[in-house]
Amino acid sequence: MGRLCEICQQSRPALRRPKTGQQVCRECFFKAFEHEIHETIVNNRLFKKGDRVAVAASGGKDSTVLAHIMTLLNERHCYGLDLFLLSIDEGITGYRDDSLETVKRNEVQYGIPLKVLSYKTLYGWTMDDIVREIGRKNNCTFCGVFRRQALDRGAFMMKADKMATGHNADDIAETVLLNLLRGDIARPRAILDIIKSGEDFRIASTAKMPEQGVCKRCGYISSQEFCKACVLLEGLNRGLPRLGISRTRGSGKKAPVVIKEEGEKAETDKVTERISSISVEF
Ligand SMILES: Nc1ncnc2c1ncn2[C@@H]1O[C@H](COP(=O)(O)OP(=O)(O)OP(=O)(O)O)[C@@H](O)[C@H]1O
Repeated sequence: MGRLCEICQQSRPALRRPKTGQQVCRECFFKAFEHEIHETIVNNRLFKKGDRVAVAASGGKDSTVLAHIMTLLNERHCYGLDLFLLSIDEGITGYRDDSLETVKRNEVQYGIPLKVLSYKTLYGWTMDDIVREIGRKNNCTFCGVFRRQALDRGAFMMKADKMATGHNADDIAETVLLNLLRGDIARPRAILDIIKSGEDFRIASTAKMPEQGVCKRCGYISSQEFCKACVLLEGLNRGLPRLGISRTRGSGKKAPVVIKEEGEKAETDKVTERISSISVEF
């Protein structure tokens, strides 16, 4: 007789959980996973009854699991959440168009409405257009910055109170390591804490947090006068796509960007109060 699941002691283990090191069977893994997420939601009071929650759905594995678990727990524990799927179409031929098909299937499978918002509609550029303009090297900066803001915008348009994303511990570690490699070593203690455990993430009371305000141009969340998305867009529209990403040689600092305040501010001044983002840990 081989090894048995360390929880039920009956079935054969199907996996070793990285989080606990336990070898567990499929059924016990599902139970533990669902239970832990429910506990996290309840103990941290992540939602209130009646909250409208945007489930950020890329069509990838993490957000598909997220859509599944949110609908399952909402029904099972009567959270009373008004869930919908929010998907951003970056306009990447052969990639996002395929995954959008998955999201459309999720809409039917989980019975919650889907809102798709494209970069083309929001910014006038698809990622394919941007790559043609800037090449392959720095296009991830545009994609990441625009996506983050597009999710905020979509959630606001759909009157969401909260947003759930499928970021996992690997994503957090990746962000931290990339920041380290880029020379952001100002917060080594906080970084070690995050790597040690995404779940125990705390911000030291002595840490100076950036002040959150709104972009003078588009009115969306920004800790700077103009948000990164507006700076990047300004560069694209002026035919200077490296504007927001170029660095002053040797200093490690971004080159200063001059951007004029113009146009109407979106009716989104309150967006910072309305939208808070949560991520569910797998
Ligand atoms: N185009 C998108 N539309 C909506 N939400 C997105 C989109 N891209 C990313 N997200 C959200 O951000 C999370 C993290 O995205 P990331 O690109 O790191 O992918 P990932 O970790 O591989 O997740 P997934 O497997 O869900 O794609 C996703 O789980 C999803 O909730």
